[in-house]
Amino acid sequence: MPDPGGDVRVKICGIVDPVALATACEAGADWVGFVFFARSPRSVTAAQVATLLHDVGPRSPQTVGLFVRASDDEVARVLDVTRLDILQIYDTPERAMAIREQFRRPVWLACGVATRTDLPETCAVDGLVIESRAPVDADRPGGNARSFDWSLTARWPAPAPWLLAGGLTPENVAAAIATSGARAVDVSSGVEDAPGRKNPGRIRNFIQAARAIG
Ligand SMILES: O=C(O)c1ccccc1N[C@@H]1O[C@H](COP(=O)(O)O)[C@@H](O)[C@H]1O
Repeated sequence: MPDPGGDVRVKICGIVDPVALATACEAGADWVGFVFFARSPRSVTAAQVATLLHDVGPRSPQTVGLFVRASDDEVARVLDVTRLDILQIYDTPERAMAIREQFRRPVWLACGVATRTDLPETCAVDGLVIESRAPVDADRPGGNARSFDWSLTARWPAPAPWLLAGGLTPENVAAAIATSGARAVDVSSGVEDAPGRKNPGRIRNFIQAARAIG
């Protein structure tokens, strides 16, 4: 996933409209993410994503589907309708491994972090999304515009390629990369005007700021 010697890689997540998708593609995002979770303000259906991706060119970013405690049937229904390159899973490590086995796709496991002990020592899937742990009463386990102490990952011997997520913005992403040592970053709220409403200028600024640090 991340290229240790190359540019920082960027995922723009929670895409719901064609302008945001085109902007992310043109600005050089490495991944675009779609949220298949009804309680999210960025929730999309498989049919909507298929329509969005219809006109995207061959040099498009890889597509990531987010699933929260989803059954095999739910994942299968999405994959029947639309192309997804990677599955980002909010569930137990065992469930993430089972989904990887069942659907033969790369799987990233989302890990909510508040303290150093939350950082995983092992990983049996293809990547980790390291983000701030959501409050217990939150509607959703991610996409809450919350950051955590980025210095926690600085000396972490990561067991797999990983992305830094949670509360990143065009304004703080360079500091987040420098402090955390991340080589891949993931944003949703920080490039929006309101939950679910992406701002094309902020998408461009985020990608530029992440790449500027090199
Ligand atoms: O974006 C959502 O609504 C969402 C819902 C359920 C699980 C994850 C979700 N978002 C992901 O959370 C991280 C951090 O997002 P943010 O930048 O703090 O808004 C990222 O991977 C989002 O795609």
